Amino acid sequence: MDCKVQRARAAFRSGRSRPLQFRLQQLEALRRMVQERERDILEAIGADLCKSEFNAYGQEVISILGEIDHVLEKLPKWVTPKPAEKNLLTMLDEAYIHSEPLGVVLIIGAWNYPFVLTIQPLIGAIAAGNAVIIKPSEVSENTAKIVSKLLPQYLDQDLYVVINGGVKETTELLRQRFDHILYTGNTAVGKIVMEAAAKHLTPVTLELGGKSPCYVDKDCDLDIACRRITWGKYMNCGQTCIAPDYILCEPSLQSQIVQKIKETVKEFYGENVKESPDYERIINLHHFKRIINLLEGQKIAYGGETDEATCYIAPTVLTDVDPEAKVMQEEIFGPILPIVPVKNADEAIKFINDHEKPLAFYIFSRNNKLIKRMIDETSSGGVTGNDVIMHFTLSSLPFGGVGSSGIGAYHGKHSFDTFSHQRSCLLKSLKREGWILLKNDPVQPPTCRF
Ligand SMILES: NC(=O)C1=CN([C@@H]2O[C@H](COP(=O)(O)OP(=O)(O)OC[C@H]3O[C@@H](n4cnc5c(N)ncnc54)[C@H](O)[C@@H]3O)[C@@H](O)[C@H]2O)C=CC1
Ligand SMILES: CCCCCC(=O)O
Repeated sequence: MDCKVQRARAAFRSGRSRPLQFRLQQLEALRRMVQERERDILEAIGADLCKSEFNAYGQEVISILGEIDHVLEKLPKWVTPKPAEKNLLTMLDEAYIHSEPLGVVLIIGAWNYPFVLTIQPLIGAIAAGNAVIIKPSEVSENTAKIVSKLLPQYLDQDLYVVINGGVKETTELLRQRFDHILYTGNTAVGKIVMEAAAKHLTPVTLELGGKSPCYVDKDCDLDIACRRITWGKYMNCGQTCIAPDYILCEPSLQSQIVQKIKETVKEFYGENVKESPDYERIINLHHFKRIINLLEGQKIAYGGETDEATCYIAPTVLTDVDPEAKVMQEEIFGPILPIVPVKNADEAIKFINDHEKPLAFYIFSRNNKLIKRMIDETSSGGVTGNDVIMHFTLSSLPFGGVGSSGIGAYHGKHSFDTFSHQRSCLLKSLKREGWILLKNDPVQPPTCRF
């Protein structure tokens, strides 16, 4: 492991990852890999998450191709030094900000969207001119294997290195010195990563989790709200870090929400959800048991069917959930949707602010002023109004958490900035030296040069 990291560092020191043309060529090679080996990639994702090729393509591959195209188009502009504003003393000088690569960066991926959560950070790290060590999640073992097999066939083998392994290998890897670490996973491990990084003063981007609230206002289009909530909640069997974790709404709305979600589930997945090729499964028995344990003592208004043999949990809605219930104490990361009744938006705001800052926050309302007020009076990594998840898809929006849901952000130019050092450069003119000397006349006390 150590030699792989050292080899990447030597390759970085050679300087070959820095030229713009090299970065573009590597990104084009990555695009070619995704296109030429699409079937292998879709099969691997499908095997890990019982996911149809259609869903694997729509949820992961298309994001990667879009991100690569965006970066290929914008990178020449991003790498161009940015002239900086000057003052009287530097009017004759050249002042600019130069985005330079950090060095050798580490990307640790998660299992729920195993391809996009590993490759999207890699795109940014390559674009910024770094060498990259990639550590996919061992939980999504098929995707880890295919990434490990394909990357060296298309990309520079010394600069971009896949190291597979679980907790032991990742712990060993974290003893190495990196110039930046981007970790995607749970908050508890995020703290482990940050502690290890601190030993080398390595900056981190932590893409963590949390309980993302979804406020459904009494003045909203309830059909649209329930349709979109159903899509975002039960996609990937609820294993989405920015899925709406729970609903806050007035008590009188609960039964309508349950009914409309029930109807939408049937529309999306058919009468027998378990037979639907579009409905995934829980990643493994550990998470399956963890999630069904959250059902204990709950009022199941819809769903609740499970099958341990296939790690199947039906789309489920709970009503009149007590904020102190177990299901409200941890990120669900599964297809269970608790509804916690609140009197109004103010009580919802208080509830949200009494808890850890979430990764995402959703508000459904026809009243845009209310939406903006709820945004102003709360905090979260990101927000989508009158939909869920969609802020993830816009490269111009930095994607990340705040507080216990994460540190830093990436996507698009935000990835390039995350993996770059913004270097201040001032090139002094050799003209008008006399004037400067006058400024430093020994008779006169030196004046401040700022
Ligand atoms: N903010 C974001 O973009 C995303 C956040 N997540 C969050 O990730 C969580 C689910 O992922 P996990 O189950 O954590 O994924 P996981 O179990 O795959 O762990 C993530 C990575 O951390 C490594 N790891 C696990 N335990 C470790 C330890 N003790 N020491 C060092 N490395 C360790 C694993 O090898 C893996 O590469 C949820 O909380 C979810 O919200 C998931 C996807 C995206
Ligand atoms: C739709 C793709 C979302 C990926 C990040 C997450 O797990 O929320």
